[in-house]
Amino acid sequence: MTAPARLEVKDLRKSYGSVVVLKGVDLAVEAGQVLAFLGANGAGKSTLLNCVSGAQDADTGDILVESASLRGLNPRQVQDQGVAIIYQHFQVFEGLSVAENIFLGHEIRRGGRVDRRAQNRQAQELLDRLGVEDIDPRADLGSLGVGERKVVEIARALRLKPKFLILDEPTASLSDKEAKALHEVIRQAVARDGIGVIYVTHFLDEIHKIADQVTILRDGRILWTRPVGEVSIADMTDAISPDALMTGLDKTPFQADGAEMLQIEDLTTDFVGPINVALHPGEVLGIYGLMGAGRTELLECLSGAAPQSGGRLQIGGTLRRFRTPREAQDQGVALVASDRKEQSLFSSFSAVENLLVPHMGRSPMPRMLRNFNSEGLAFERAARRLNIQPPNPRMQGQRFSGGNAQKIMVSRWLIEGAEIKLLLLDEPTQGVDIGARHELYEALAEVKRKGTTIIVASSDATEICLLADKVMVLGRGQQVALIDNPHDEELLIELAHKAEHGTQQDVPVGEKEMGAMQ
Ligand SMILES: Nc1ncnc2c1ncn2[C@@H]1O[C@H](COP(=O)(O)OP(=O)(O)OP(=O)(O)O)[C@@H](O)[C@H]1O
Repeated sequence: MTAPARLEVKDLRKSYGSVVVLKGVDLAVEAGQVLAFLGANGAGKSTLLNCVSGAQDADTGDILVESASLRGLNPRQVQDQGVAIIYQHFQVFEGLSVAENIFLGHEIRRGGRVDRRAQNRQAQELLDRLGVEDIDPRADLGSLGVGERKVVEIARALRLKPKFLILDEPTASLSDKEAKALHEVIRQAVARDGIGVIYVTHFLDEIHKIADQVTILRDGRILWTRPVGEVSIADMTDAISPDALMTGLDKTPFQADGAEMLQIEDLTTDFVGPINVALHPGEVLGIYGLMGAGRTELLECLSGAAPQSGGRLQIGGTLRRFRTPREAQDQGVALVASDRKEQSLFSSFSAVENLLVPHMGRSPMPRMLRNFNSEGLAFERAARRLNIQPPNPRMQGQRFSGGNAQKIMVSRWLIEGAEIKLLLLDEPTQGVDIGARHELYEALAEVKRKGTTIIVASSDATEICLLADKVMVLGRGQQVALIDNPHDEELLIELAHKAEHGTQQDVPVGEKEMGAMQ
């Protein structure tokens, strides 16, 4: 019997200038196996994946597929050697059909023209092979949910018959139900085609569902590799973030006190609404819905980044209609966008500039920031609070790992003197490691105690139930339900899926939701 194919990383080292990121990494995955590759933000996971995929070259060491070295190859050549990578950011396109996306760059041609029929047929075969029944190869990608889009990316990668597939946080913006379906697709690829998978995630509760082995990368070195059956979530948490204090959040039912801070009445944007909700100081509204349900557009509208087409928005009893984010900020409304590296991080600014930029040139500036010398102190506090790594105020924004960039973005509004009345957060823990996630929850609890109203949108129902005093479920831009003291994750998931895929009449509205519905 021949030994299964192996992808091996041997003593890999990589530095950026004087920053040593990979300090001699050894790793191996076999065909037919799923290896979960875990580590804190900044541990070096993306750097390692980039070296394997040919996006970057390591300094020393080797990467072998069945004894052939991948070092020095470009991404296309690495692909030709049987290694495919799927990044967290989607690389499929609306306006093209599913089949066109699958064959993008490798179109099937007949007589010089793209043979759409053949592409549709082969795309169908690929999807069938993955056990996917409800994606039509001819459908426009724009009509697909986010989980289905990931499946299309996987189908595209598998079309080239790779031996190994690397998945970087594939479930990051998926609901639990979509994640489950994606796991099934991955399992099919592993079982039927004997693919070996490296699976990067920050969601530890999916490890036991999908992986065979777990490897922990800590600070550029492999800490351990173990069979999944021999490790608990606590073992993994401890290995990833040994210093994190995982105390439970104190969640007492919210007691409204005094006047409402925020009143939204029949608010609409191009796609969303009408939205109706009122919130008190210190109250947290969770917005749950699938990607594309309108969560981001609603938050953008409230923060002045997207136009409001109708309805009323009152803050502190005063009617407002923001035309720019700056206008909203001047009234104490701030947004942490979901795609921070694209939308909010200034790549050439230093970390401290990125932290303080929204407060610069504002009048009045938060008191402690007027003194230039205290900038360093503000950064130091933020870095300590959310464990920003490296805690270097002068490092350029673009050099931070994804999770650490997110921590800087959130910290903008947590700094002393920021005086935010309404804090809007879109997927605040996406890409954030397990330790920092708890630190972030604690920081939000503190902001809440100080009386800031918070609206948090998330595709993680557990997170919503943990943080929110009230939850609004959105589907196709519509407010489907408003529920007080949410604790039933399954109900949220069910409501969101029904609203997105079924008809409005299908949405089950229990007594509780009915009472809360506006
Ligand atoms: N161009 C660069 N210059 C200097 N340092 C860099 C550069 N790119 C990455 N780094 C540093 O390398 C370290 C590892 O980053 P990497 O992105 O590999 O981490 P990661 O484990 O993928 O983190 P995350 O979970 O947050 O995505 C980080 O400390 C980061 O700041």
